[in-house]
This record gives sequence, structure tokens and C-alpha cells, in this order.
Amino acid sequence: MKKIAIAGTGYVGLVTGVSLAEIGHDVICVDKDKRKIESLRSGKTPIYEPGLEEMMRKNMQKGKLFFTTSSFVGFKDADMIIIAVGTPKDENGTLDLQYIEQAAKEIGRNITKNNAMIVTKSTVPVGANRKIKEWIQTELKGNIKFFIAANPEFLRQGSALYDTFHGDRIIIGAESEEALDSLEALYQPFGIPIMKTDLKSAELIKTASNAFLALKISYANTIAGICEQIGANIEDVSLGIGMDSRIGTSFLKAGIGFGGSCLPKDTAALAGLANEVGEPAQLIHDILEVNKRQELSLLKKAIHRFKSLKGKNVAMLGLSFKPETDDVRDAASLTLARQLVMEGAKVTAYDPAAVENAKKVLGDLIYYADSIEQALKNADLAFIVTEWEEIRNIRLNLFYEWMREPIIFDGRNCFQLDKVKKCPLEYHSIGRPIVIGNSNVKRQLK
Ligand SMILES: NC(=O)c1ccc[n+]([C@@H]2O[C@H](COP(=O)([O-])OP(=O)(O)OC[C@H]3O[C@@H](n4cnc5c(N)ncnc54)[C@H](O)[C@@H]3O)[C@@H](O)[C@H]2O)c1
Ligand SMILES: O=c1ccn([C@@H]2O[C@H](COP(=O)(O)OP(=O)(O)O[C@H]3O[C@H](CO)[C@@H](O)[C@H](O)[C@H]3O)[C@@H](O)[C@H]2O)c(=O)[nH]1
Repeated sequence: MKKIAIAGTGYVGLVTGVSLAEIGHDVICVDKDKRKIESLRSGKTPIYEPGLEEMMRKNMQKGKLFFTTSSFVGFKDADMIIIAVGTPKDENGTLDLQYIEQAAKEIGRNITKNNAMIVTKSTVPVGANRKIKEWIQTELKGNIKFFIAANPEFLRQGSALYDTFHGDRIIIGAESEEALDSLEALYQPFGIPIMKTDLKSAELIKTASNAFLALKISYANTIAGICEQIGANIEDVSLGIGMDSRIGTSFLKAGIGFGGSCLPKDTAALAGLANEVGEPAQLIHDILEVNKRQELSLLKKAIHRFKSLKGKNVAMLGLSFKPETDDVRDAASLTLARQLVMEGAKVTAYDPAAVENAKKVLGDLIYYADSIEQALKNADLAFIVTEWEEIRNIRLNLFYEWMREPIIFDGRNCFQLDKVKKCPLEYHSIGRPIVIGNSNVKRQLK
């Protein structure tokens, strides 16, 4: 069993640390954020991820998993150090390597073991691992030999643990056979296909994969726009397209656009790389353009429907960028909320997990509700932004009972049109015909 240190204890670092402890390694997670480390030490995960807290506590109790703010304590005698710090977008849209540089230099200053493996899991631009090697080298205190490897992460938030144990592939890029073999041995117990390649190819696989997923979504959203014009149904069209196994049904779900900390950022980074190397890629820019338009597509429909949203009470159901996470980074809800307020609407939002994070970004620009009912009470219209199960399972009649006007703009196509038709609702969704529900039922309900 190896002594493994993880630099950065966010979504990726924590899930990786917990999973490696679970298969028997001795893991220490290092993070600069004192509050995060305190919370982790007390057995509380600072992020919401199904199953994570339980598995974390189990491995802490077994003495397999530790947390520290000290790079010295974390890195000094590690056999392997996994870099999982953030790589946010900088002002030019490229990936900011400042945290990677800090972490690499701290690793260089503190490692003592010969032949230590330094593995980058953070999403980095092509060529970053070579820079990491140099940053480590400049700080080394003696003649210590180390290896570097690129090992991009493909987990999805909301199913991060599941993905770690059941992912489609593990990509390892390195300069030496020794490094490739050592990482392959580490990952073999997961039983997931492992692909070995060179450093640059591994780095590119990550951003190119995310941009392809984003491409599929923007494609579905483009086709959804056509469906709206001709009266077709995107749900059927996407299914029909995806049943061709060369295309596949996943990531063809039309909606209010893709968000999160990865798809938008990595697609922009790939477009930037293409420009930088003299291979301008309009296709990749267009993925982002379509998404920007898509985020405001429901708002456009609402403005068209009401002429003005000034003074309207708007309920917003869902704030996180997708269900089963409290993350609001690059979430469509943020763009939509800001725009609605600019239009003069009063927005009351509900989310089962993401209110605290949304408050950090939106502050008191909008109101926050503790329940779906509270958000919908007396609303003139409602937007559905995140398809949490609790939201998908709302009894449709409750929109009618609670809202002043049961007019819904559903950005996630949560409800089947034939069910909506039986209820007293006005229902606008994405890539599907508008439904004006049964007004006889409306009277019965009253
Ligand atoms: N979130 C995802 O689903 C996901 C999936 C695959 C890849 N990635 C990539 O993985 C990387 C990490 O993403 P995340 O979402 O886990 O980030 P995050 O922001 O949740 O966590 C990053 C952590 O690194 C810490 N940190 C920063 N500098 C440090 C340093 N010098 N030493 C120790 N800790 C330091 C921060 O305090 C923070 O806790 C990014 O490159 C991201 O693009 C993310
Ligand atoms: O058919 C679809 C699928 C997704 N989405 C949206 O796309 C965004 C991203 O979803 P998803 O990819 O499931 O979430 P992430 O957790 O951001 O995961 C992506 O980004 C991670 C970080 O790089 C990668 O590791 C994962 O493989 C990659 O799926 C969300 O807003 C979804 O609502 C759609 O609109 N339609």
C-alpha cells in the first residue's frame, strides 16, 4: 500500500482521497483552506456529494485518511502526490495555473522520497505538466528523483463516487514506462479500462472530451430551436437521433444550457488553445455561443408571453447547475436570476442544496425560499432551472393551487406533455409545443 498525498481537497481531491483510502492506501489530503480542513477533520464534507461523507468517516475511523493544512506534513514522505487544486478561467478564458504553480513549488520544497510520483488530476492546458516538472525542480532541496504524470479526471458532480468506481476509462500520460506502470498498478483495483499515452495527449483528451460533451448539448439545443419553429418534439427527436449507436442517446438532452465548473471553462480553454496554435476552431466557439443564447431562451419566451416582467413575482425552482450537487458555478440560474431582476421581476428561488452557495454569488438580489411551496406561493410565473427529483415529482395540480397564475417555463423538460394537458396549466418547455392545459379541470380543482 502506498502513502498518497492529495494537494487540494475540493470535489476532485476529496473524492480521489476518499476512494484511494477505501481501496487500502494511506491518504493525507492537504488544503490551504483552514476552515475546509477543520470541517473535514470533524467528519463533515464541505461539499454535497452522495455517499461521500459516510465513506470518508469510515476511512478516517480506520486510520486510513487524514487532513492537514501543512504541505510539509502532507508531502514529506509521500510515495505519490496527486495535484487536484482548482484551475479556474482567467480573464482571457484560458486556464489559470496559479494554484498549480503554488502546489508544484510546495511539493518541490517538501518531498523527500526518491522516485516519488507527482500526478496531475486537475484539468490543465497542454504543456502544463512540463511546467509543473520545472516548478518542482526549481524548489528541490537535494538530488531527489521524481516522475510526473497526467491523469485527467472524468468524474461528474452528483455521482462522483460512483464514477470513480465505475468510470468508462482511466487516462494516464507520462514520459516514462516506469511512471505509466506505477500508475497503472495503482488503478488496477478499480477494474476500469486504463489507457496509457504521452503527457500532451493525456492533457488534450480531457478538454477535448468535455468540449465534445458540450458540443452534443449545444447540438441538441440547436435542434430544439428548430423543433419549436416546426412544432416537433425534441425529446423524440433526440431519442431518434441517439438510437443510432454511432451517436448514442446521452448528452442530447435539450435544456437551459450546460453549466458547472467544467464544460464551459474547458470548452473555452480548448478554443483558446486552437487559436494559440494557429488552428482557429469556429466550431468550438459556436458551442459556447449557442449555450449563451440558450441560457436566456426561457426568459425570451416569458418576455414574449407577458410583454413586460416588471413587478411580476417569479418563482425559480433550482439553482445548482445540475441535480444532486450544491454547486452553482456557471449555473444558468445565475444568468437567468440577474436578467429577471434587470427586467424588474421579484425572484424567489428554491433549491434543496444550493441556496447557501447561490447567496454567496447573488446575495440579496433575489429572495430564497425554504420549500417549493414557499417559492410558488402567489407567483405569476415559474421557471424550472434544475431537475431535482423533488421538483420533477411535484404534483402538477400544486402549481395551480399555489401560484397566482399557473404559468410555467420549464428549462429541463421535467413533465410529459400529455400529463400537463390534463392539468390547468400553461406550460412552456424547450423544443416542445406550448401546452395550455384543460380549463375544465381548473374549475373542478377550485
Ligand atoms: N469538479 C469536477 O467535477 C471536476 C471533474 C474533473 C476535473 N475537474 C478539475 O479538477 C480540478 C479541481 O476541481 P475542483 O472542482 O475539485 O476544485 P475546487 O475548487 O472544489 O477545489 C480546489 C481546492 O484546492 C485548494 N487549493 C488551492 N491551492 C492550493 C494549494 N497550493 N495547496 C493545497 N490546496 C490548494 C482550494 O482551497 C480548494 O479547496 C480543476 O482543474 C477542475 O477543472 C473538476
Ligand atoms: O444532455 C445533457 C447533459 C448535461 N446537460 C447539462 O450539462 C451540464 C454538465 O453536466 P455534467 O456533465 O453531467 O456535469 P459535470 O459534473 O460538470 O461533469 C462534466 O465535467 C466534469 C469536469 O471536467 C467531467 O469530469 C465530467 O466527465 C463531465 O461530464 C449541466 O448543467 C447539465 O444540466 C444538459 O443540458 N444536457
